[in-house]
Amino acid sequence: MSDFLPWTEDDAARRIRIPEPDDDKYTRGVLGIITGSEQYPGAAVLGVEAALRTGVGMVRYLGGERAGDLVLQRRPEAVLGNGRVQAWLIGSGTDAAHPEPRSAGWVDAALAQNLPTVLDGGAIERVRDTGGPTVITPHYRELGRVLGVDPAEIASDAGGWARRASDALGVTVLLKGSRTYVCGGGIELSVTGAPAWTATAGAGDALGGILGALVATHADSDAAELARLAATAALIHGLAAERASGGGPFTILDLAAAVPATIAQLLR
Ligand SMILES: NC(=O)C1=CN([C@@H]2O[C@H](COP(=O)(O)OP(=O)(O)OC[C@H]3O[C@@H](n4cnc5c(N)ncnc54)[C@H](O)[C@@H]3O)[C@@H](O)[C@H]2O)[C@@H](O)CC1
Ligand SMILES: Nc1ncnc2c1ncn2[C@@H]1O[C@H](COP(=O)(O)OP(=O)(O)O)[C@@H](O)[C@H]1O
Repeated sequence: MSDFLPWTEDDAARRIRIPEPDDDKYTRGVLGIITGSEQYPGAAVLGVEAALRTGVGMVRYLGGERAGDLVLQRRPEAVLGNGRVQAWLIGSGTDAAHPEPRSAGWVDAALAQNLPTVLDGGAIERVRDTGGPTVITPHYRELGRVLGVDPAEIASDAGGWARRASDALGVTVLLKGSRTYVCGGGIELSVTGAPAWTATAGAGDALGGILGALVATHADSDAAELARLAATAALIHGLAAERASGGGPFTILDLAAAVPATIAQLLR
């Protein structure tokens, strides 16, 4: 897939919104997060952690009681409950086959707002219900499920399937893997370089948080800009993974902890 342009650190640095002296938490952007479930509460913690460490005015978290408690225990900066937001991150740590009733209601209400939205995990299957600028962040099996295509076929031509998915679904697609492909609004980008140690549970949940924060701080984005932000998120994620790794294994909280210094380095 030679058409996919490699996204560079300079490209990514231009997509970081640097706070200005007259900013406050609301003008910087508020990210609404509806993630986690009884089965996967940790995904909520990882997404919130990564979003806050990427830089955003505020995170409003909506989810089950247990996930909410864990989120607050880890990150008291998060605000629990509904309110005005500039963008949504929905679905990491949820299972489309077993939606939790309370969260499902919030997801319906969020999608009806037509705000810029990141759909991950179980919410990727809601892609046909979105009206606002949307980016989905599937891995091969998730994209296979939403398109009705064998994941092995997706793996054999990941760039081609990212393009087909974006055309067919009318959204920006970030297709995860050791090479990540991003397609949307006529933009086609690829990101590589993350260590293979990144292939560990929760890595995608952190990517969702990073991307959610970037989208909330660029809330007027169209499909093409969402593609640039998605590639920026993948690049920051990979660089933070490398920093956390130092050549060896790492945990996803280590990756999240490395995000601020990664962004500072990009801005230098
Ligand atoms: N700490 C957490 O809370 C985590 C939550 N996660 C969430 O988990 C949900 C499912 O994500 P997946 O990426 O697993 O979905 P997949 O679509 O990859 O997997 C679906 C099912 O396939 C089975 N499976 C696939 N390969 C397997 C193997 N080698 N051995 C055993 N079973 C295998 C698993 O039982 C899994 O339930 C998502 O909502 C995701 O966000 C994951 O991100 C992992 C971490
Ligand atoms: N072999 C690999 N090398 C580099 N990065 C990888 C590799 N495998 C997966 N990744 C990255 O790790 C993350 C995995 O996300 P995902 O599959 O959603 O995992 P999870 O659902 O467990 O969080 C993605 O950002 C993906 O690009």
